Amino acid sequence: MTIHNPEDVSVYSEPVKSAPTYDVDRPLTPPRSSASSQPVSPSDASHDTSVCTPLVALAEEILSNTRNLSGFYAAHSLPQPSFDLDGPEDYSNDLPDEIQEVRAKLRGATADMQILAAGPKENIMWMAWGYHDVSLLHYVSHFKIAEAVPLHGTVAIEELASVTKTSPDRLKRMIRYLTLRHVFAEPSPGRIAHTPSSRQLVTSEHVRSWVDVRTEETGPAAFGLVAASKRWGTDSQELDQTAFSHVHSNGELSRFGLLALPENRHREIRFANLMKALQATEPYDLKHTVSGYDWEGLGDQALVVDVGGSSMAATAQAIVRAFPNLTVVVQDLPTVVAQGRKILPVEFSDRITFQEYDFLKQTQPITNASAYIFRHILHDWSDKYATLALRNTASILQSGQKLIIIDVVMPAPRSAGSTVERTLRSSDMEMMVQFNALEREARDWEDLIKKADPRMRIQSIHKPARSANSIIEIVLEARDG
Ligand SMILES: C[S@@+](CC[C@H](N)C(=O)[O-])C[C@H]1O[C@@H](n2cnc3c(N)ncnc32)[C@H](O)[C@@H]1O
Repeated sequence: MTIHNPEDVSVYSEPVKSAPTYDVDRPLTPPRSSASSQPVSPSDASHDTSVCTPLVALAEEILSNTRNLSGFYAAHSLPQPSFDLDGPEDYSNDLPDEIQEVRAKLRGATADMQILAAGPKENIMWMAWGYHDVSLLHYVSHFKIAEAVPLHGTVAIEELASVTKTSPDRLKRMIRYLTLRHVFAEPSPGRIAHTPSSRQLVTSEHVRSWVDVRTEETGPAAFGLVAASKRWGTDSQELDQTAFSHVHSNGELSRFGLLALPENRHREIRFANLMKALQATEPYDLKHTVSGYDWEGLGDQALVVDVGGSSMAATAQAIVRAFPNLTVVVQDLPTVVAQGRKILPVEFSDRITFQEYDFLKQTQPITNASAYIFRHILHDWSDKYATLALRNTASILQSGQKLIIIDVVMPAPRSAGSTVERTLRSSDMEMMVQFNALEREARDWEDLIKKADPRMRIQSIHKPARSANSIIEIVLEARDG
């Protein structure tokens, strides 16, 4: 297996930073008590402000990145990040790679600083107390509190409670909690205003869907991990034995089974919105799929099959737009295919077609394609089913044809920067909670591919810069007989 460019299996471009570490053998008590048991006062005569400690080193890193970021915003006449109630709602659009890197380093360092400043004991105690953030967003969303606050200006808490049919006393207490997270503000006693964060709940359908899915569905499901493990064991591979399934259907339905119920159409729509919100972010942009592989190298007039390409056929459209000599067949389940045929823009009708195909139950029906794509498919499936899906296409693969997986390749721990790693590990946890599945490391992908068909091998793994996904090219070397 070749890995193009040594950084390929790390994630997009936040460079590695050594994290502040705790010495595992050091006692947890603070060092101040050696001479006296009296607390150290900030005005203590022996207080030395020039010492260089891990805390100071981290603060200096924060300051240097902050100056860098602010300098960039100033030089380009962009608004400076602030808690201004009418400030912009996003500071991250269209920044050059190196400035995105600075932002990522700043976020990682400030998160580490929070932990270091809190100290080990308070860190874990506060971590366990973090659930009010999520549960209060759920309350706000359910009772449509954000919609009842004027986009600009203020509303009296009593009026807000009356419009939303909630208790004014409780609402005030909840909002005062949330203001500490800069979600809503109380610019004068008893009057509530939006912040740029809370305003997103009203102005961005994608962010709203993200919050609704997380607070109503996947958040509660995550708390079902213990119950699901007790019920089905800690290593179930089944889709209807997940924490999600346990919490939301008492083990009756899988994540997608639940979404498919006619009464859950609203859930299906907001799940699609959540996916769109994710795909609108740089690391998940389709441009990496287009530029990160030599599609032209497949040959003139080559046929590509996009397995599980969805009704949107977004990958197919992006590829044929860039490489007009390719044609793509998008395969998916029957209802998805029916929808896809309905909404395919006419400009693609001669180069993109749809085909009903169940990758778990059927052998790949198209045998003459140059490449078979599995994009964002296999991380939704445990090894048991991912093997099956791959085998169903591998079994018709001939030497020279390619199987291309586009998915996350998990970086080695602490190799990608903590901001990036946290996103990817959150996604890995999401796969566990919802599907009993996982984001795989390079070694996991190798094992999976060998298990699906021992004649397959990974030819290359390429991670385009700033992409969350890698492109794994798989070939079949020689067929027996
Ligand atoms: C997460 S989406 C990925 C869509 C697309 N490949 C992309 O990159 O955006 C998963 C897709 O797999 C499809 N799918 C799920 N189970 C399937 C099956 N057994 N056979 C074929 N397609 C399936 C879903 O309908 C959905 O379109």
